[in-house]
Amino acid sequence: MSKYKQIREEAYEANMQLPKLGLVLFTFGNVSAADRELGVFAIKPSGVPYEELSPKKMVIVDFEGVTVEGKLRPSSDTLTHAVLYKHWEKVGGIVHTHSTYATAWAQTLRSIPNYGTTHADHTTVDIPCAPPMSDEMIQGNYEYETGFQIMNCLAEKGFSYEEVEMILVGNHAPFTWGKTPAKAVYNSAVLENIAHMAYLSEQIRPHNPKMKDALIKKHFERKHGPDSYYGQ
Ligand SMILES: O=C(CO)[C@@H](O)[C@H](O)COP(=O)(O)O
Repeated sequence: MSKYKQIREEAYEANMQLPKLGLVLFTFGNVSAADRELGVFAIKPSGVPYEELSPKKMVIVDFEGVTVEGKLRPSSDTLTHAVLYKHWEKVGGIVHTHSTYATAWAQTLRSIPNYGTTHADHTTVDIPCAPPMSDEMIQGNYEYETGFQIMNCLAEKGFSYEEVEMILVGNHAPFTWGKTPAKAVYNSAVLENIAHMAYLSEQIRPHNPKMKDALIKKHFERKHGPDSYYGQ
């Protein structure tokens, strides 16, 4: 039995959740599943429609972004996944989608304000938007890869990747992560729902006030336990 069988199956099952949850169209987006002991992850092959995927079509890649096993070309976002796995040791799954509302927010370069308890249930901060691709990144300088855009944005805001498991990438789309691929997929669905609600709130009431921090703190600690609040 291939030593990669488990992560191939995990990655396949998680990828198939994206169209089921309405988070992707056609070949957009991708999910990966990591095996920390082997130092590799399985990721969706590039440009393959979800209905044609199978566990054996998942591509095995190391944390430098080098293909270890697989005939198909790995996702065009493979390097982003590799950078995050290499630097964030507790992440076991990463998801990238082009879900409509989260992507619309990413295209405006705005963070998603915390307007209510639905948002506060999952994260107490405004969901950050990493700056768009820099000139250096467009020229292909590794250290400016999207994964570093994401890491640097969280670090600048003082957010831990274990507490904030979702981000928008400016002029691009959302990325989410978690200890497992299933948690990363859950975070992508939550992010899309929060983005949709925030958009509607701003349509109903332009310049809508954010939820008071004291209320966010009270709500979050009631749900997640005392001293769990990590607001901005
Ligand atoms: O962000 C993009 C394109 O803008 C990619 O994530 C595509 O949405 C999926 O590409 P592959 O994973 O099929 O290479």
